[in-house]
Amino acid sequence: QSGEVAANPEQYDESYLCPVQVGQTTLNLDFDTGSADLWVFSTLTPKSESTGHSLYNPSTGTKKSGYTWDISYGDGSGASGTVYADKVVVGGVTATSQAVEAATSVSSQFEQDTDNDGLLGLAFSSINTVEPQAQKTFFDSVKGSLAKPLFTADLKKGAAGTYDFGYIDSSKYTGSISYVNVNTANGFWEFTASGYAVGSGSVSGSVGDAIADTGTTLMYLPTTVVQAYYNKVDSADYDSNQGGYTYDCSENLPNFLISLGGKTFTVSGTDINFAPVDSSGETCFGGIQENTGIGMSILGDIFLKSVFVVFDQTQSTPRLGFAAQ
Ligand SMILES: O=C(Nc1ccc(Cl)cn1)C(=O)N1CCCC1
Repeated sequence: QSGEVAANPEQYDESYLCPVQVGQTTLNLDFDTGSADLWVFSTLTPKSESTGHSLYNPSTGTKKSGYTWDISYGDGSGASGTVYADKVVVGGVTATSQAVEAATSVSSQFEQDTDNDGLLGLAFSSINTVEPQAQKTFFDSVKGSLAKPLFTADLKKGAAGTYDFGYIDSSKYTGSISYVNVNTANGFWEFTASGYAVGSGSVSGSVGDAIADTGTTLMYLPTTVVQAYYNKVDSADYDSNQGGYTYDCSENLPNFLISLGGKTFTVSGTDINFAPVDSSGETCFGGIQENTGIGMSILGDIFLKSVFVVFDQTQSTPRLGFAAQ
């Protein structure tokens, strides 16, 4: 089988939500290549936390007795609950008995984002949080039945993009796809990014160890790289109150160039201009921030909306393919 599903942006492209049939209900889920749990708001979620969300009703599923899950994300958000087996359909691709993690508790960030009805993890199943036994991701559940064991992400700035499962649609990119091998030891789509440049010109230095993470909004890079970037933005400053680099919204940001698999990709300055820090619209928060304390760089949506990405398990070593959109 193969299929395509829309990835609809929230305000400021904070995250992208995709319609997924879970049991007999369609929910809008955040596809996250940085985690491996498929969890949903449910009729088991306290009403005080689930108002405004679409809810999965576990009555259509088979309860996995004694199984629980509990996940925390890099931004401090999280959720926990119990586990069911049920039908999940993404763009026509069907997992007949997918582990569906029903939330019995969610953090305030999820409670408040009423567009988001849960997450569909697309990292490696080794980091699934279900106890006493880790469960398969949706991709792992259907991988063997896909025309090709791969999926692609084509996210866009302020417009609906797509995730495709089982095939590469050559109309969605230009030029050739350049591939890098993935190290799955940490359960992420993790690879080594090469040189970079600010504005234009030839790349140099090394961004280093990085993950491709559709669930993270921004780009988190080494301090040296981030300082080199904002040195080119006159009004930029590290604002500890905001927790990152801010600048005058009126300023034009430079492009950021990064070399992956021998090919240089350009993230336009307009894409790096993330969002105003408040309603006055005077000061803006940058889409490139420091990876301090994370242990690796994260190429999140700010980067991913500039490229077409293949998450490829056609070979013994998984690989990532990047092409210009
Ligand atoms: O929080 C996340 N990533 C993240 C955020 C900040 C930093 Cl420093 C690092 N990573 C993330 O992947 N999600 C998924 C769903 C809600 C949030």
